[in-house]
Amino acid sequence: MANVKVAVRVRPPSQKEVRTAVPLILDVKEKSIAIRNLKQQRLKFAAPNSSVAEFAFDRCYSSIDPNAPDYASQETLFNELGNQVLDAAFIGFNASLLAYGQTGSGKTYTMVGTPDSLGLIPRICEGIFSRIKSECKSSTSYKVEISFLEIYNEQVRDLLAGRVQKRTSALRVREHPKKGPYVQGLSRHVVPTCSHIAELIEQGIANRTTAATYVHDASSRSHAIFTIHFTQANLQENLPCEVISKLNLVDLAGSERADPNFCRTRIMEGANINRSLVTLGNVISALAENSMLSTSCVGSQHVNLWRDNISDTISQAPPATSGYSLSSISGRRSSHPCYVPYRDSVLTRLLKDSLGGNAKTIVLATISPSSSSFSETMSTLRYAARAKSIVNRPRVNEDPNVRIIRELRQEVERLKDLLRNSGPKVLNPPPNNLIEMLHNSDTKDGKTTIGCSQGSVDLDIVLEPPSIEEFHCTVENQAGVVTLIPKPGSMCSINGRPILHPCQMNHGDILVLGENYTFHFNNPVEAKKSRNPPILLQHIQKNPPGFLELSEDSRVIDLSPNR
Ligand SMILES: Nc1ncnc2c1ncn2[C@@H]1O[C@H](COP(=O)(O)OP(=O)(O)OP(=O)(O)O)[C@@H](O)[C@H]1O
Repeated sequence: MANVKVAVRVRPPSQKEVRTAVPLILDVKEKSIAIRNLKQQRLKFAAPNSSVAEFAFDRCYSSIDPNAPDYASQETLFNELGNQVLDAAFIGFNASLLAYGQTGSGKTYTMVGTPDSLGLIPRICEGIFSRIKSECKSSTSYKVEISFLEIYNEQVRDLLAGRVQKRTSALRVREHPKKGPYVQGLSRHVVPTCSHIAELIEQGIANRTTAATYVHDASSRSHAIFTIHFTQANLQENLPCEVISKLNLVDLAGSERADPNFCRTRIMEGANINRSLVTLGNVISALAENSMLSTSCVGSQHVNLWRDNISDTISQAPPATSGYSLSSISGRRSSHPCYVPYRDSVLTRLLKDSLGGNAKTIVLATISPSSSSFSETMSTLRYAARAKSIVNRPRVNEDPNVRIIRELRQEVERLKDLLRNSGPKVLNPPPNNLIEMLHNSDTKDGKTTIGCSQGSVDLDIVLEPPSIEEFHCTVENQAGVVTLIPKPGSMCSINGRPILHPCQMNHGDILVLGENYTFHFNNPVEAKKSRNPPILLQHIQKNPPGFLELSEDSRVIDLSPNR
């Protein structure tokens, strides 16, 4: 189990923000961000610090001022976050990195970058190939395949579809019981070198839907998912073994308020973007609530506060398609785990494994440093803070048959070791039921010989010395009548009574041989005849060693060997 990691990146002020001298309101530390509410600060009777909210994260990056000592460059982000994705891939985990934030906050810059300043996607691709080169084991072969899609107006489009397949045709999302969600008919491209990937990334970005909005003149109007399928194949104990990791690198569309001056297409796009982001919020919320339930700390009040804020920020979103609306979820205060509405949007269906499933996931929230984006930044920070409590269940994606064969082989080796150490013919541990013992052994002429392993006598059942004689006793079975014949001088007792001469054994008897072997005698023939329930023994103790004493109400169900 692994918690979703959450990082935040603050972009530099835009030219417009610099021009209009918008105040900066963030104080960024390595693992926390404080945000000032200037309106609150101006209030006459505001309590000190009531205008500052602080959020803790796994890592915070300030890219506000390139000359500042703590400036986080594209390289810094790759070295920390990109390398975590690569580490997971080479171990065999699925991994996801999701960039979330307001329009124009730097998601595409961080994920894709510019030709002069490459972002995480091209750097991770480069990183895979350079690691293959440096870590390359001669016995392992590697395969890298990529696919690139966008979700535009709730429809999936292949950004790398060739001329034959029309790029505009919508594809269906399906779910494989073991491999998880996938897009039917999405093209996959085998890439032998890093330069091949660069061409495909360029092609995909060129095909992505962008448009001017009031905040950002090249705004991404779709969610883009770039997937790397990374296969490592080798031989493990002479068995072919494939470990396949799926890396989802996601550049989400930004949320923004609808501007009535925009054309119908822009408004509809915005509504669809917001709908899928609301669903994403609901999914994150349900998962966070479930993980809090499992740690017995339900913070419903906190959850509801957070939800109210999400719904404030993206209030133009149409109601969710299924029965799960914000209010219906936020109203519940049950102690049962809540339903996670993955199916309410294409985005959340596709990200099912990244959120609460089989993947190591990083959520990267991007924000603006300026006071003009205060409410959107607060909303993003709350969103991100919530995602921190999501618990995923990543596992190494190896072929299950290979794993079973490996485990069985290990088990065989363990049992072989056990046999080697326990010596020849010694029953270890001995059975605790004599009839079972007789049945398991080779009962020649109805006789079973019992003794210790040191002697040369041919025995049917071999027990360990010291208190077992070389030839200890015989158990004779004639038509269901079983008699114990002790060798003179050997330690045998039935129900605590020393046996010196041949003695018939009855169903339920406790037989002790030497000091260490105790058996519960179960004779199925007699058991059938008897209408009485089996004798039960609750307490047994050795007194003196080698003999049994039964307590007054002694009744036995089963008796394990007392060694
Ligand atoms: N860390 C950064 N350093 C320098 N410039 C940045 C940084 N982050 C963002 N920018 C610039 O800010 C502008 C908006 O960034 P970007 O296009 O990445 O936003 P976005 O969040 O993807 O927006 P949308 O959701 O509308 O697509 C771009 O011109 C980009 O170059």
